[in-house]
Amino acid sequence: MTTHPTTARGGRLEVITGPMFSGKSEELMRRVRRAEIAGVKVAVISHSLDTRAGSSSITSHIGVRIPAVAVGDVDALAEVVRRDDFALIAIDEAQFFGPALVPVVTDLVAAGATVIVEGLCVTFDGRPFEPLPTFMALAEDVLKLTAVCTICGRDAVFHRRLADTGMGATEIDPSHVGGLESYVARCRTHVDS
Ligand SMILES: Nc1ncnc2c1ncn2[C@@H]1O[C@H](COP(=O)(O)OP(=O)(O)O)[C@@H](O)[C@H]1O
Ligand SMILES: Cc1cn([C@H]2C[C@H](O)[C@@H](COP(=O)(O)O)O2)c(=O)[nH]c1=O
Ligand SMILES: [Zn+2]
Repeated sequence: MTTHPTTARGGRLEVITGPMFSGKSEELMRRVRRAEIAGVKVAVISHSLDTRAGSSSITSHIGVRIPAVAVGDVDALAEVVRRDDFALIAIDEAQFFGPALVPVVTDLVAAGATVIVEGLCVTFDGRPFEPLPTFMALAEDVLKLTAVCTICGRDAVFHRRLADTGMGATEIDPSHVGGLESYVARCRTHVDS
């Protein structure tokens, strides 16, 4: 029997995903805190495109924050995690790294690390947002969260951008970075409202 390379040495891939405001960052922070209490060596990585929290932390929409190392691309991410023997690598806003993040993460998992990938699985025009759908297929554990539709209160699996940036939703651009001032959570019925 052939052993698959990504599971051969006991690593683990966990995904936390959903739309904006669904509690992805809160859940990532909860898992990081628990690991740190357990004495696990943790690397928390954010993307430097998201400057909302400043460059050295990740922040939830209600302002809870934990320290993080901000990097601009997957090469810089790989460089940071090579610096030490991290048992847990937590990656915030994974959608900003694009599909190039997939081989980097699968290599880390193959080498024995637990990697938590947290990010959006859907764009503001309602399409799959890579690389999260790929990670969802490859993971040992997937937590798909929902937000609350601010029109009707039902589960929101989508979000709507309030102003048009003139760019496609899958484009990674600073003009798309934002929070409650730029996006609203929407259920299936109200996704266009
Ligand atoms: N429409 C909404 N639905 C759910 N939570 C919301 C909404 N708007 C604001 N929040 C707040 O956002 C918090 C989640 O923030 P956060 O973990 O940063 O979400 P995410 O990382 O998924 O965008 C919730 O606990 C809640 O206090
Ligand atoms: C829908 C959508 C969002 N973004 C940006 C907006 C925010 O800066 C982040 C998501 O942050 P959160 O912690 O998940 O709330 O991503 C984007 O670039 N493109 C989109 O389609
Ligand atoms: Zn609704």
